[in-house]
Amino acid sequence: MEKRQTYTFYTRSVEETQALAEKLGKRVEPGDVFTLSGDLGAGKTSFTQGLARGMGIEGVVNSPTFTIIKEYIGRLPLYHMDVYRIEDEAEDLGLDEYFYGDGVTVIEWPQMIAEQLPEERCEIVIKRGAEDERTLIFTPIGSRYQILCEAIKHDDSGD
Ligand SMILES: Nc1ncnc2c1ncn2[C@@H]1O[C@H](COP(=O)(O)OP(=O)(O)OP(=O)(O)O)[C@@H](O)[C@H]1O
Repeated sequence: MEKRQTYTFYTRSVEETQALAEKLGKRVEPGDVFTLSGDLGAGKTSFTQGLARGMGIEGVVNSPTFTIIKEYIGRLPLYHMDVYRIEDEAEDLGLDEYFYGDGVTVIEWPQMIAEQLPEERCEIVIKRGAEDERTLIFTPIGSRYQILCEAIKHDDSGD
């Protein structure tokens, strides 16, 4: 199998992680789908908060663990999903309506719905380093996400 290209970013604080995510949030388009993986405390919620800020969403974005899907409205709708406890309900939730709709979807625990994920998406993995260091690895699947990753890589604003 062809090896996928990845984009790696390093951050040294929660603010840097949020600033990176904010750059992404400024560029997202309807139907964009991101998977977000990382251990407890890696920074998945913090990343999503930055993304939301970039989309012009005001107010608190917190973990959707007990609700499965939380919706926010900014420049576009943001659907923040934590599908860890989804089990048999996946079909009832009509996930495709989110994935192929007018909003942007962020999915935590994507491996729980591996079969239902859209073929084209951007996978993001956050790894913890020493103290506040984090490594964020983006894997774009599809040309749309490749362009997006390139744009973020070359965006020096706010650095
Ligand atoms: N570089 C960094 N990027 C992101 N968070 C960082 C960084 N350095 C330290 N932190 C801290 O790590 C914690 C990340 O918490 P957050 O809730 O975002 O993680 P999470 O992956 O959503 O965890 P959980 O799975 O428990 O919900 C926060 O307390 C944040 O301040």
